[in-house]
Amino acid sequence: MATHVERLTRPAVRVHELTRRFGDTVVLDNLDLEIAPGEFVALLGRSGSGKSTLLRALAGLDQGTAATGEGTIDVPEAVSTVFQDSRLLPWQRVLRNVLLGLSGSKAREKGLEILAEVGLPGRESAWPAELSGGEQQRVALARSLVREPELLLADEPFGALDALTRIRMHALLQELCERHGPAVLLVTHDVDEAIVLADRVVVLDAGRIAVNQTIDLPKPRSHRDPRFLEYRYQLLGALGVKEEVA
Ligand SMILES: Nc1ncnc2c1ncn2[C@@H]1O[C@H](COP(=O)(O)OP(=O)(O)OP(=O)(O)O)[C@@H](O)[C@H]1O
Repeated sequence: MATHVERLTRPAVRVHELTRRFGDTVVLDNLDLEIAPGEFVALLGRSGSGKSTLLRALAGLDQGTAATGEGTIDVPEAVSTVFQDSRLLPWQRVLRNVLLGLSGSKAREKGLEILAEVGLPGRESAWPAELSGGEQQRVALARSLVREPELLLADEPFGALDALTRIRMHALLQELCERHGPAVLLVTHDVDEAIVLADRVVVLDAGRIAVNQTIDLPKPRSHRDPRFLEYRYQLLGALGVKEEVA
């Protein structure tokens, strides 16, 4: 049992020498990664670099898949996940989806509170099909946060949204994270999203950490800040897309 001081000072995530293979293909190669309590880390990498495999390993979702490997993973007990599709149950109303597995009047109160926080006050009785894609992702965020996670694992949660909705969701996620304080690991293909949101950006390349970059800019962040552009240039370069930043 961890003491109070240990809980305050130990990392929220500690991955040590993690290797994952699918057959002969090494997808995560002896990976070490720590995330501090409350820290927001964005995970970038080319397609197939192992981002989702890492996230699934942290979520404990790789048991029963074809993945094999070694290494240790320490994560808190309270872990929530958000994916690209909201994964709402279509036959349950919004509040039921948020509470999923929680019951009682306290939980209901908290669910309503979080729905208001994500910008959906009064929508608790709606069906998922009555909501837009962005609204469904707001419900998915509410469902994650109502459990007060110490770690939020997000796999391209805004990947299917239009550009404008995505920008609104960035502001919302930042606000929610500041209020609720979980450590976050966000898998994204969007370099700007990573720089807008993250305290630190990690770039995976062939299952190894190629870049581990603290983003030293005050929040909220402006795309027009010259230092924002420097980070973008550096990260796009690490992803092998230099021609796009001429
Ligand atoms: N269940 C599986 N069986 C076999 N190979 C797999 C499986 N899951 C992933 N892989 C392989 O592992 C590698 C890494 O996949 P992963 O999904 O982690 O990459 P990613 O960086 O998240 O990619 P993307 O950005 O395209 O989502 C890929 O080559 C993929 O084909």
